[in-house]
Amino acid sequence: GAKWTYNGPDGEHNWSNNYPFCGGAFQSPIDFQTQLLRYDPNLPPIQVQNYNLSTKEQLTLSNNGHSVQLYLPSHMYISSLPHRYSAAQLHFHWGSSNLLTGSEHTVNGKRFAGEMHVVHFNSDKYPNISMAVDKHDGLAVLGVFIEIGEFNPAFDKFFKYMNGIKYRDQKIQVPAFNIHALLPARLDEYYRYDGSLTTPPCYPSVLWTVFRRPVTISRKQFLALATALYASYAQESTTVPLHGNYRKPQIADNRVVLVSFKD
Ligand SMILES: NS(=O)(=O)c1c(F)c(F)c(S(=O)(=O)CCO)c(N[C@H]2CCc3ccccc32)c1F
Ligand SMILES: [Zn+2]
Repeated sequence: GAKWTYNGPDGEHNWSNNYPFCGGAFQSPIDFQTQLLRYDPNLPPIQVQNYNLSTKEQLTLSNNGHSVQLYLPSHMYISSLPHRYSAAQLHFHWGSSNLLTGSEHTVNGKRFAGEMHVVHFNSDKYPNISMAVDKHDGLAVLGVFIEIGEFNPAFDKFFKYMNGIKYRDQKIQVPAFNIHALLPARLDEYYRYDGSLTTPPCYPSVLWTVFRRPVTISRKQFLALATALYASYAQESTTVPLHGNYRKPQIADNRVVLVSFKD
């Protein structure tokens, strides 16, 4: 599809020129404002299966020019939703080395240092993510806020390989590890709403689950993420740093955001 960026002439305000859904309804991310929230006692804790991958497995880590993404095996899935949602990939959104705020969702205007998304597709109804990505019940994404704090050994399982994917379209194989260790401590407290992909083509196909509790990584780990990658190809003479890859909050309209916690 047409190229898009987070800044400049191909930035988010012009995405809808080539990707009409980006100017449509049910767009993500949104700001979780207290007055939008409605407590729903029927929201069950998120349960995932087969996230503890064996180190014998290898995963493909890639720089797709928009984010760093880790492809995930489809035997990993979410079991607590009405359909089985099988894992496809995880990726990140972050700020820059001097702007330590790059999450996509915000809470009462507070932006976190970064945000991880674990993208799943409805494998009860669709054979793969490409068939699911534009269907209203196609995707379920788990969102995890990232804060700067304690060193996080789980993230280092692949942060240490980032120098192998500095440039766009570079891929490397990394040993698999326990993906569950990337999730926050409490999977029972989360925001839930119907939204969209936060990148073109912006299909309104995502059931969003954003956990209330952030995970922490150290400042050094954050800087590795925020400064290691380029959006440009290796052979290009001008390098374009890959940072600030977060879409601004969209109009929530009168969308209700359900929360699984009372406070
Ligand atoms: N924030 S988000 O969760 O909405 C989201 C992204 F932010 C993002 F960057 C990507 S991407 O594939 O890395 C690049 C553009 O699709 C995807 N990729 C998804 C969407 C389309 C697709 C098709 C195959 C595999 C993954 C994806 C995504 F779902
Ligand atoms: Zn994302």
